[in-house]
Amino acid sequence: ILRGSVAKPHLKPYMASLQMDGQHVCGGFLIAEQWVLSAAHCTEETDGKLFQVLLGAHSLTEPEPHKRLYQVRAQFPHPGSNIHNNKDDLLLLQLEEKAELNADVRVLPFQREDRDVAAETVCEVAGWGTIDHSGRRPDKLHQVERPVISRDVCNHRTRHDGTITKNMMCTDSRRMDTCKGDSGGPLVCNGVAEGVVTAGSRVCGNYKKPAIYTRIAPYAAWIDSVMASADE
Ligand SMILES: NCc1cccc(Nc2n[nH]c3ncnc(Nc4cccc(O)c4)c23)c1
Repeated sequence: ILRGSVAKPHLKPYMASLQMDGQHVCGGFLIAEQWVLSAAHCTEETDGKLFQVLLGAHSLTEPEPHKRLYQVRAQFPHPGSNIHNNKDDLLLLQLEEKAELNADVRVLPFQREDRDVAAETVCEVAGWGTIDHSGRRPDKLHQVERPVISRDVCNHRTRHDGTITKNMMCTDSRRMDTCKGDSGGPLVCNGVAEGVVTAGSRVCGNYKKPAIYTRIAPYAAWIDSVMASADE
């Protein structure tokens, strides 16, 4: 998160850190006791290995009362996701066991009504992604509030030039923005997860390249079907 602030510890108890060999790779969030939602692009460069999921954390390194690293039983990238574009950039992770819910580990509801969030709505996004242009990575969770911008503005030829589909949404990226390592985290508007951070053009903090999110509502049926069909 560029030019945000350190989150208040454990006030975003749905936040997950997707880790590989002890390193934070991407964000994610708890959508059910045994399920985390993130971004399919996060599996690039992991050559088929499974993530580990850190829940209940504020600091990535310090011991905290309810911090716990969960093994992942299976990962389900959306079948439409691919490395060439941002389409269907969602990843479901089934934890090896149900997460122990407590004050620091909570499920976040996601939007099921397929209707655009109004432009100018101020939403918040959090992550352990880079906090400056030299790629410095934080130990503690950062957050930032950003206004939603309309799809028409986001699709302007000087912005994302028509690549933003009805399954995506954008927030203003002037100075404060998401960045490397924030992918997979939730865009939370009025207490509900409306979108999942996708890297898009990978640019951070440039107002010409608004931040892009995969809208969750259009995928509610896919999410429900994967959770229902995955084996115990
Ligand atoms: N703001 C959109 C957004 C959301 C999520 C991730 C991203 N960026 C990135 N995702 N993956 C990346 N691999 C390498 N570099 C990257 N961006 C980068 C890194 C340092 C300085 C800078 O100006 C930009 C990214 C960008």
